[in-house]
Amino acid sequence: MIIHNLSQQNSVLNTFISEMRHVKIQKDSMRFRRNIERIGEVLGYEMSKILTYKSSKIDTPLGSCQINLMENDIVLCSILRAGIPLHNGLLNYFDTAENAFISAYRHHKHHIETFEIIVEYLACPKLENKTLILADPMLATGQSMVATFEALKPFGTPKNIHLVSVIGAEPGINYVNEHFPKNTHLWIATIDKTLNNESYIIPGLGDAGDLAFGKKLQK
Ligand SMILES: O=P(O)(O)OC[C@H]1O[C@H](OP(=O)(O)OP(=O)(O)O)[C@H](O)[C@@H]1O
Ligand SMILES: O=c1cc[nH]c(=O)[nH]1
Ligand SMILES: [Mg+2]
Repeated sequence: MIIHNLSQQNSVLNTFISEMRHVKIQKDSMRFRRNIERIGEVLGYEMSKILTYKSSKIDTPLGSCQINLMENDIVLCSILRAGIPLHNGLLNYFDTAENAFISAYRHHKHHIETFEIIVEYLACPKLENKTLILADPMLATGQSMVATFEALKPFGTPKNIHLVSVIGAEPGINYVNEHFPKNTHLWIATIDKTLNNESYIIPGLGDAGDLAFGKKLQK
């Protein structure tokens, strides 16, 4: 896996991430969602630099010119719920992308330390030979990303895969690395070292889905 960790360079992303992490500022859910969306825009822009382009002729009112335009083969897939604002940010830049949505949540059977990932809802176009962008702001154990990848397999084999995330934990990134093809790219705003015993990223930011959309009752 090729990891693009944007925190290795100072940029405006630091401001967006610091607001998402900040115990008081993060309580403003509109700002929290908008920061995820803004990070989606920045990561999308960075990713766009390595996508495939072809030359097109554009006619202006006064003449014509050649310009390289992105190939129109992107499927943007996001993991509900917290993926929604990241999806919006990416879609702001990839105007003509096809879209897929999948639900994945942690189901705790007996105690808080153990869970399985439940995938229930999936809407997806054909993926064969396309560029798949898989978006989820939190990459903790990596199990949601891997369960999603498994669920998408019947829709075809993408020619390229780009994972997009805001905060990842090292153990989860290693897990994803073991389960996705070698040429997969990971575009990530920042990476934290570890997880706690409930598999939350430390220091992380808490529960991204709850911060964006409100607390949910555990099933
Ligand atoms: O890497 P993992 O250990 O799988 O954890 C990451 C998952 O946890 C969060 O979703 P959550 O299950 O909280 O659902 P939500 O978006 O509905 O809050 C997040 O958006 C990821 O999907
Ligand atoms: O730290 C974490 C881990 C999983 N999901 C979250 O929202 N936060
Ligand atoms: Mg959540």
